Amino acid sequence: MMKFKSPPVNSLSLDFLTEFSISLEKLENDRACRGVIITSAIPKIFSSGLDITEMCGKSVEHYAEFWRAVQEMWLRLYGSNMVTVAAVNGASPAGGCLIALSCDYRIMAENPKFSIGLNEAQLGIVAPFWFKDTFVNVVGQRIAERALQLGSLYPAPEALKLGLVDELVPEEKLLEKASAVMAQWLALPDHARQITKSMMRKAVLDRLVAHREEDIKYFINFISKESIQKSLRMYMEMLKKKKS
Ligand SMILES: CC/C=C\C/C=C\C/C=C\C/C=C/C(=O)SCCNC(=O)CCNC(=O)[C@H](O)C(C)(C)COP(=O)(O)OP(=O)(O)OC[C@H]1O[C@@H](n2cnc3c(N)ncnc32)[C@H](O)[C@@H]1OP(=O)(O)O
Repeated sequence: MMKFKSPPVNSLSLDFLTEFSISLEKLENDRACRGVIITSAIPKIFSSGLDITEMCGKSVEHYAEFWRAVQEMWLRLYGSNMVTVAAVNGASPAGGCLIALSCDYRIMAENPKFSIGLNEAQLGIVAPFWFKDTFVNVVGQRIAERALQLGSLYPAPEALKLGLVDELVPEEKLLEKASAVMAQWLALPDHARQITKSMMRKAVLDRLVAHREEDIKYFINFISKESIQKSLRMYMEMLKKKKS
């Protein structure tokens, strides 16, 4: 089991992403480890998504390093040979949602206050093509078109209806259920499941691998625009104001 613990809200900073990727690599190379449950140690928060401060007012070199780390995390998780189960025990916007979507199975706590989705459009930014591809592979084109254009965050019951998560359980039963699902998936021979998983995900993974440097350049160009920087600053201010 991997438990995110980066207070206050498990934002995906460069350090967090690097550590996450290294942990995944270690587990992947450990023949005794066939599956991983991903959850959070922080109450009410699975992950608040990419750390916005990493995308504000930084150098081009920093943006490149950060984006490479985001790509690396996704390539490792979405391309993992292990069984991956997300036990979503709190809010899961944007990059947090991407992590859940990249797993093989998503179980969410049945709390309508917890929401999940790719809300990038609400921040004035655009979900990259591989976030979009991952989303489409889970919910289909029509739901993804609407959800991404509106930047919708769905409360747990709605997320279940759309197929964004596979099931809801009472929060106290989340890990028990995730373990049961893991046991069910691990009961199959690894090679058949792994080859099938790879077949289903290969095209989407290959697309980023083939365009990785281009994607970094695109990100830098996009995020460096003054209009985008302004949107992100305003969003951060809004988050801070919400408190007072
Ligand atoms: C064509 C396209 C080409 C290229 C692509 C280009 C661009 C696309 C790039 C990136 C895609 C982006 C992906 C993302 O993941 S962006 C992040 C989106 N995340 C959010 O919108 C979530 C924001 N946060 C919240 O809604 C709430 O914080 C949350 C519900 C998670 C928790 O609420 P709670 O009330 O418990 O805590 P808060 O008081 O709101 O937050 C505490 C503290 O943490 C700070 N915070 C929150 N989220 C973030 C974050 N994502 N990054 C950095 N910091 C964050 C918040 O400001 C508070 O700080 P402080 O006031 O200092 O205590």
